[in-house]
Amino acid sequence: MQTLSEQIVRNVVQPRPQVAHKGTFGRVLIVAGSQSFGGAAIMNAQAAVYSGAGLVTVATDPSNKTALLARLPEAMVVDFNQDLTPLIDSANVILIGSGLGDEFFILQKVFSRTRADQVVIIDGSALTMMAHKGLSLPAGQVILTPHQMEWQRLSQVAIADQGQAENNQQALQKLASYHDLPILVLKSDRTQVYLKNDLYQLTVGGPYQATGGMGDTLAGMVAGFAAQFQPLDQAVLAAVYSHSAIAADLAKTAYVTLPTAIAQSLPAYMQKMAQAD
Ligand SMILES: NC(=O)C1=CN([C@@H]2O[C@H](COP(=O)(O)OP(=O)(O)OC[C@H]3O[C@@H](n4cnc5c(N)ncnc54)[C@H](O)[C@@H]3O)[C@@H](O)[C@H]2O)[C@@H](O)CC1
Ligand SMILES: Nc1ncnc2c1ncn2[C@@H]1O[C@H](COP(=O)(O)OP(=O)(O)O)[C@@H](O)[C@H]1O
Ligand SMILES: [Mg+2]
Repeated sequence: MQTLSEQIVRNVVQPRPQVAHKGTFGRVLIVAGSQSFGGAAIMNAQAAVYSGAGLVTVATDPSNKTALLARLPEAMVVDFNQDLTPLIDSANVILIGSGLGDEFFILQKVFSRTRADQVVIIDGSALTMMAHKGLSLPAGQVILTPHQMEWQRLSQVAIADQGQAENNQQALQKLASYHDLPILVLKSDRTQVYLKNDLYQLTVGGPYQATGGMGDTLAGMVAGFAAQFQPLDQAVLAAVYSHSAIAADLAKTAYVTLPTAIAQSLPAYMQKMAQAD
């Protein structure tokens, strides 16, 4: 097992090329936010936009539209009940599930349309619905971002047994069956990232992060990093490290680190990392 350090972010986040436009930095489609969980969609989208994704579209419950646009005019917003096919087809990265509640029909529709060349990040309610309904993984380069309870539901590895990496690796292989092995970001007070041949441990971060929306923000960051940086596994590691490193920095003067404050710190943090050797 390897420990994540700042070096991963310095390697991944580079100064932007002069010859670039918004299309250079990826199209992200976020499918999130039922009527009760509009904040999850907002936090996903803010983190994706503030980490530099070129174009971000949010498909959400229509009741969330005004709030989302008031907070984040950079994002485009559509009703998640409409036909999402054209948006799915043109996206490089699809993030689905944060605060999606029990919108199983929408989850199924999106899963049936994704392609092998797209990055598909699956978070929150999507993981819980997959577990409850026995829905298998979609096509794509899949990234799962469960917390321990979501992983227990999906993998049937009890939280008490998740400390043994082999248990999680075996469950991941079983889930993948005919698909490529997904990347697993198993979130806890000591988050681990499972890659095909490597296992990384996060040792920054702390209980100041234990607040609703913290994972929604991480999922948005993973989407933003995946849209811009390659290879994908390095981009995911850099997003996971940055999320908790920013929180640790804010926690020097804050008892609790708000997810939206982490997102707000992203542009300055990424600039610092891009300028570092
Ligand atoms: N403002 C919003 O709109 C928010 C929306 N949220 C969404 O609400 C949906 C439900 O998610 P929840 O995670 O709240 O509910 P879940 O029922 O999926 O999981 C929470 C339960 O898991 C337990 N648990 C055990 N180990 C844990 C760990 N390491 N980390 C977190 N929980 C652990 C908790 O104690 C709690 O009982 C998700 O789709 C999520 O994205 C949440 O992010 C909260 C904020
Ligand atoms: N005690 C802690 N120490 C370090 N990180 C924590 C701690 N508690 C929560 N976190 C981090 O906060 C995030 C919580 O994610 P999640 O439970 O999905 O939040 P939500 O769904 O409310 O947005 C994860 O990245 C997790 O690692
Ligand atoms: Mg969550």
